[in-house]
Amino acid sequence: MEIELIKCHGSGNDFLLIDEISNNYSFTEVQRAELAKTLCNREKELGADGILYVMKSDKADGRMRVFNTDGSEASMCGNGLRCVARYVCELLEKDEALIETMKADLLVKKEQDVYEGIPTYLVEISPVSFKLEDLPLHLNQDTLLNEKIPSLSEQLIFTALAVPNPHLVSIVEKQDVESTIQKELSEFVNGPNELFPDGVNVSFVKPLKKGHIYVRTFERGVGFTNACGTAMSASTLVTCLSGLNDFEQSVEVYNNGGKVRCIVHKLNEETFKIDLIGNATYVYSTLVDVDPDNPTTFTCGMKNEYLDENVLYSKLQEDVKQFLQVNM
Ligand SMILES: N[C@@H](CCC[C@H](N)C(=O)O)C(=O)O
Repeated sequence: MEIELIKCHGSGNDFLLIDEISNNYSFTEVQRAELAKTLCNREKELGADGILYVMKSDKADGRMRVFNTDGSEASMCGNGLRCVARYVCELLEKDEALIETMKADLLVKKEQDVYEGIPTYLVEISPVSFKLEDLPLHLNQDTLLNEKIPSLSEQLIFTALAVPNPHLVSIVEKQDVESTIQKELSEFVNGPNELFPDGVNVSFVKPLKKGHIYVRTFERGVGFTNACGTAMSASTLVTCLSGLNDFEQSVEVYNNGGKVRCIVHKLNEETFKIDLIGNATYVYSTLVDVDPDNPTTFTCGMKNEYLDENVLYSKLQEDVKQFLQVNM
C-alpha cells in the first residue's frame, strides 16, 4: 500500500507523521510497531526517532500515538506533540486544539514564532508524578528526589518522575555531559535490569545561568536524540524544585538540536504542569510504498521539501551553537 507521511521535527527530534484520519488508514497494533522499526531505521532511506500516528478521537480534536524506533509505544512525546499540534490545527483551521494522548487529553496552541518564520506551538505536559510506582522504578521508597542510586553511580544525584512517560534526571557538571557515564548508565537501565523494568529516559542537565539550562537525553527505545521534549520539561521542573530556576518563569532549554522554552506551573504543593514551547518544523512530505504486514523493505517517492522553514531553522541552530560555545 502507499502511505503518505510528513518528516517533521521539534528541536531536531525527528518523526514520521502519519495521518490515519484523512487517509482512512487503519493499521493493526503489530503493523504500527513494525512500520516504526523499519521506516525509522537510519540505515534506510527515511530514518527518524519515532512515528507519530494522528488518529480520530471521540473526545478531542485528534489523538496522538507515538512509537519509538524500536517499536515500543510511549505514553507521551513532547516534541512530537508540537508537530501533531501544528498538523491538527492546520487541518482544522484552528489556533488551538485538544489532543488525546495515552494518559491525558492535552491542550495545544499556536504561539508567536520563537524565531521569525519558524512555526511555534505550546503544548501542555501533564500529568506529573513523582511516585516511583508510576515510572516504574523499583526501590524500597516511594519517591527519589535528588538522591543517589548507588548501584548506578557513587557520585551522581538523581530525581525520578513520570510526565507521564518515565524520566531520570541528574543535574551535572560540564565534564559529566562530555563523559561516557550517561551512555553507560542509560544502556544499563534500558537493558534487562531490576530497577527500571520498562526502561527510562535519562537526562543530564547542565545549568548555564539563571533561566537557561542545557539538557542531553538518552531516550528509551531510541538512544541519544538531539532533544526530548518531555525530558526538557521534566528537567526544568527539577531545576525549579532545586531552586536553580523559578516556577511561573520562562526557562530557555538548550539542546543539541536547538532550543525550547519551558514554564513550570505549580498548581499546589504536589501538582505541577509544564508548558513546552518550541518549533514544529516540517522537513518534507512523501509517499512510501510498503506492505504493512511485511514492511522490511519499502520504496520512497519524491520528497517535497519545505525549504524555507528549514533554512530559517538552521539560523536558530547557528545562534544556539554560538550561545553554547560561550556559556557551557
Ligand atoms: N522524544 C519524546 C519522547 C519519546 C518517547 C520516549 N522515548 C519514551 O519512550 O518515553 C519527547 O519529545 O518527549
